[in-house]
Amino acid sequence: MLEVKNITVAYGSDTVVKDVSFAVKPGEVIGIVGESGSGKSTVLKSILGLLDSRGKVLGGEILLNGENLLGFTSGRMRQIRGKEIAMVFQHPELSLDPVWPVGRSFYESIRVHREITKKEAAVQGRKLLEALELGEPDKILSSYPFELSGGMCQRAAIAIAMANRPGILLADEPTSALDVTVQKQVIETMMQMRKEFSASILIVSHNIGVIAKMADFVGVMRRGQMVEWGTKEEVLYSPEHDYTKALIRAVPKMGGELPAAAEEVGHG
Ligand SMILES: Nc1ncnc2c1ncn2[C@@H]1O[C@H](COP(=O)(O)OP(=O)(O)OP(=O)(O)O)[C@@H](O)[C@H]1O
Repeated sequence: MLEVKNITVAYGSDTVVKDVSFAVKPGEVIGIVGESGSGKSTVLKSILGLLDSRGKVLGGEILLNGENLLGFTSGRMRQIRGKEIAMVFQHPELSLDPVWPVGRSFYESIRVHREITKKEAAVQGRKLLEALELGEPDKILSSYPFELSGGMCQRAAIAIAMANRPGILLADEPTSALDVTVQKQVIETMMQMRKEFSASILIVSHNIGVIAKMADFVGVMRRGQMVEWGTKEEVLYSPEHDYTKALIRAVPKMGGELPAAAEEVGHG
């Protein structure tokens, strides 16, 4: 279980995350929604210990199964990343090395954490891609990222993120660079991974449609603060905060009519 407790984060003298708390329990999908600049990515980077040199967590705790990650050395955090907590980004290029075939990325991401032969990694990669029904696993494993569509790259990146069976997958705008039909497939891939490995997912997005489709619990961030938190039904169908109401109204495809529209993946 991951517990973010009262974290405050600043870049230099600019405090961009203020006293934010939430928990990601086993198997749950948590969605954090909020406009650009509200601090969502900063929360994810704080969890992974990936803030740049200007960024600093000024207060609070980030507990992974009761241990405070903020006290971990960078070496220990490297062991956590990918193994206990994996991450997918908006652009799959950040997870897939452009000069390697997908299968090599798969092998390298496992090899960081345990000994494995290329052959074994290929067998595991094939199994994972088969489970995801991505079609022609061997072809995907032998392809370079530039030979695959953006959606296929992102789905392969999600499979690679899950290669070490992490308990938690963090996803930062994983569908935002993709068109709507492909967004749906990427969401399905994440949900399949969750089922296959009983993983928890923490997804941040400005796209409320994506959050509506995936999350069990939803947090709404505005200017560094978590202004609303509750079950998906509570937050999206009967929002209390004016900012949440405005966010929902701003989704063109939903037209403010969430109950039917939550089935759709809208443009954020
Ligand atoms: N490396 C950085 N150095 C200085 N300020 C930063 C840095 N990264 C983010 N910020 C600032 O911190 C605030 C929160 O940014 P953050 O990226 O966490 O928001 P976000 O909600 O994820 O938005 P987006 O989806 O646009 O990334 C913004 O005001 C942003 O300008």
